[in-house]
Amino acid sequence: MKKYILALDLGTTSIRAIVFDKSSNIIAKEQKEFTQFFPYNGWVEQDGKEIWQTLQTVIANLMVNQHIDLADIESIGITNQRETTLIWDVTTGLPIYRAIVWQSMQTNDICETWKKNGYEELVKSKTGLPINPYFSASKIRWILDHVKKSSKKLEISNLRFGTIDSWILWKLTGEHKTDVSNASRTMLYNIFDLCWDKQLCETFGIDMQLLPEVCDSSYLFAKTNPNVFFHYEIPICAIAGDQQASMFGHGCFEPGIVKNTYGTGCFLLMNIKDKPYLSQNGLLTTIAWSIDGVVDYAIEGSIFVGGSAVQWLRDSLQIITTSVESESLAKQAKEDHGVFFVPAFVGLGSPYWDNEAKGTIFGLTRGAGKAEIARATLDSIAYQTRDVLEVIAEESKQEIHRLRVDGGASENELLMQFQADITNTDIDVAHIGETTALGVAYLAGLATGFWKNQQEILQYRQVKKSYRGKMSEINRNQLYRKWKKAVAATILFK
Ligand SMILES: Nc1ncnc2c1ncn2[C@@H]1O[C@H](COP(=O)(O)OP(=O)(O)O)[C@@H](O)[C@H]1O
Ligand SMILES: O=P(O)(O)OC[C@H](O)CO
Repeated sequence: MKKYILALDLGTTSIRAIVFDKSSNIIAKEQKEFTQFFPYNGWVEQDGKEIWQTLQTVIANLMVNQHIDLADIESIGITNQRETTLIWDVTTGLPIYRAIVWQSMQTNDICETWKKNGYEELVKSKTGLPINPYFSASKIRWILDHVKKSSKKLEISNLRFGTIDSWILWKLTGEHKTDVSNASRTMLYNIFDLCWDKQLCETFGIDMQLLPEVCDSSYLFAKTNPNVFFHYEIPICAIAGDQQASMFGHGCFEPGIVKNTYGTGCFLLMNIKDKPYLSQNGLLTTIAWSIDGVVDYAIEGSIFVGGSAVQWLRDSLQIITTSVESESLAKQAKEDHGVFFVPAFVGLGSPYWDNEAKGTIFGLTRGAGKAEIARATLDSIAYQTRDVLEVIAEESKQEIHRLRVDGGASENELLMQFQADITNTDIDVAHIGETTALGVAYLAGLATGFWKNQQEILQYRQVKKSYRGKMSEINRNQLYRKWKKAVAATILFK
């Protein structure tokens, strides 16, 4: 048996290649950011070609800088930012438009029309999702309409739709496939019947020829083409959306376990095994993964702006030079600063689903400065998490005492302590911060017998640090009431 599994983590802001050994240690890691385009208010796009080139650079760096011999790689797992939509032409090998990113609101009008036409119940009953620009369906419609209008020739049989996993799989192997976890985020996949939904595709005018074949998450998708993968033919044995992969990496195998990933956005998922239900309070029903045809479902709260609010402090306000500095700056804020920031840069996701909301700051006094803004930004990540956690607890009728966490911003100790304080929940930060990559590595390794079963995987789980709430109940409730008022006012301000 070969020594390692390679995880390719195609995230929103960067591409990572991470090599794991059998004890789930990180042996090597390379990472590279790529360009985000913000052509108009609320639009977010990426260049599919650049994503492919960035991946190739990252793999080359893994070999050159980290001295990884690809001959030691047993199999590859691909995990990705979900929903982000690309359409390419197989005759040119090129995308016909930029990738429309999950955060982008440019398809809001299409979604409003679909809502006005009364499709909401239909969509939710089949996909577990509300109609929203977040998901892929309206992005596909937009690209097809837009490219047609700019009078380029569209030969539908030459076009392929994919989320970023499918695009990269196609570039690496020539196969057009995805997995169930990614398919479940398109708003076209029937999560109960486990197939592309003909009625929805017809309703939205999306030709089913465009869609990839949907497979188990842990499965031999194809082997890399040696001509494009540094002369190596390596099996790709897993694909999973990044949030579901992180859930797997945290070992959330039993019903009721909840994880939160603090990346660009924040995503809380709770395993609900084989009992999918439709949320009445703004959560999503989604597929966690499928292994040997057995599907685990999850209930999810998607927060659109998490760590990206910290990037805004860095790039737009320029009050910090690195995201890490947000912590030391926020520590300088007065304890009773009274500033609240609702970072609705691209509307609000769970549980509010308001696409028109805009970011708003409340409670400024002459004494408020950059430290208070930084503190309110970190606090907003924790408040949004509580919003979702409350709904998960209410709908699942169970108290949540513990949250498993990972992602860039989970390194921020001030934020993690405030998270524990404001939710009165224990916060366990994963020992392996790259939980998403680890999760898809596990899924790939399970397909080949590198790891025997989920039981074996659980023995590698370790917590790096735990935080316990210290805030008084009165204080906690007072702060949270103010946050709710701030959100209500943000929603009113249109
Ligand atoms: N110490 C920190 N404090 C607060 N935010 C942080 C910190 N480190 C990273 N971040 C934020 O976390 C995000 C990056 O996390 P990551 O898990 O790599 O995200 P993604 O997978 O979405 O690209 C960025 O938005 C960054 O601003
Ligand atoms: O790239 P991330 O980690 O911010 O994840 C993005 C999500 O998959 C969007 O649904």
